[in-house]
Amino acid sequence: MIEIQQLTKRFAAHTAVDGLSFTVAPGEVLGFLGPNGAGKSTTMKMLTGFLAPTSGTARVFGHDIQRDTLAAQRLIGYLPEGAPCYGDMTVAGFLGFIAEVRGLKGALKRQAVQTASEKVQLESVLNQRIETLSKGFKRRVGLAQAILHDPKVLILDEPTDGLDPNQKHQVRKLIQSLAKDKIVIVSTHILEEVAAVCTRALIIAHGKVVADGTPYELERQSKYHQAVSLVLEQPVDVQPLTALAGVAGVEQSEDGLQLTVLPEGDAVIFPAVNALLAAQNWPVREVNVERGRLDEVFRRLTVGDAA
Ligand SMILES: Nc1ncnc2c1ncn2[C@@H]1O[C@H](COP(=O)(O)OP(=O)(O)OP(=O)(O)O)[C@@H](O)[C@H]1O
Repeated sequence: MIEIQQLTKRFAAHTAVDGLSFTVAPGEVLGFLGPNGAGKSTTMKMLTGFLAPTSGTARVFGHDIQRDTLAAQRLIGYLPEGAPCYGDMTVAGFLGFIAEVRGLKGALKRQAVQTASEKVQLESVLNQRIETLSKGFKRRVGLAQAILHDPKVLILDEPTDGLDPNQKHQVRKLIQSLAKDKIVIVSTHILEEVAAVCTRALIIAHGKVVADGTPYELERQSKYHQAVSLVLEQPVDVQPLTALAGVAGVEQSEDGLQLTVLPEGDAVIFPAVNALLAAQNWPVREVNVERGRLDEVFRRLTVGDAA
């Protein structure tokens, strides 16, 4: 269990993290979200013992990160932002070095390097210098060093930053496969990542929690939850749609070919919209019911503007 209570960090007059409190249990993959400067990295640095809080506490399985730093850090694997590695070392050399820092020697060290390399599929590049690797492989080296000692807690600061879509997909699958029985905290700007890998999302703005729930619960807060989107062959008069019971409004693309019919509150409007489409015999190419848009919820909660 991770327990964060009233965690606060001030830099001179600026409060970067402002009385943050939350707990995370084993098995949870927590997406830690917020706009630039919201305080994500500062929180992660305090949680991993690299930065002292101004006030408040963070405990990792009962160990206070300030008073019992080494015991807490032993339980944590940390992938910092940018994942700095030693470029002129080989992958095997670097992982062996980190294993030693983690107190592993001899057969235990060899076993740890082998297991971590297999988990993140680094076997083919073990003897290559890190600076010669692609970004995706470098990120995997960062992940391998984070999991070397099989930690109960994984803290990953923007793990897919700068990766291409295939590499992002691979790293996300990897996080999911590593997540069993662990606590994983992933900071990210990428909202689709939250839906793809996280069991829970915590959004912060100005150092404070503004939302905490499953991705589905956040999507439900979107004005697009249960909205019906339509793609048409040619524009239509949307008045009959806006007149339907439970419809809050209709958004239209500039060319009039894409419509989004918004529900009032929790109203389920799909059956009525569908019946109207059939009755009007409109040239419809696609009809979809939306789950809700995390990006809209994120914007509304972090800047108060759902435009
Ligand atoms: N060492 C420092 N000295 C002064 N201010 C700092 C320091 N580190 C961070 N800050 C400030 O604290 C605030 C929070 O920064 P932090 O890096 O935690 O945000 P973040 O949510 O991780 O942002 P990003 O998404 O851009 O990485 C910012 O306003 C930042 O400028």
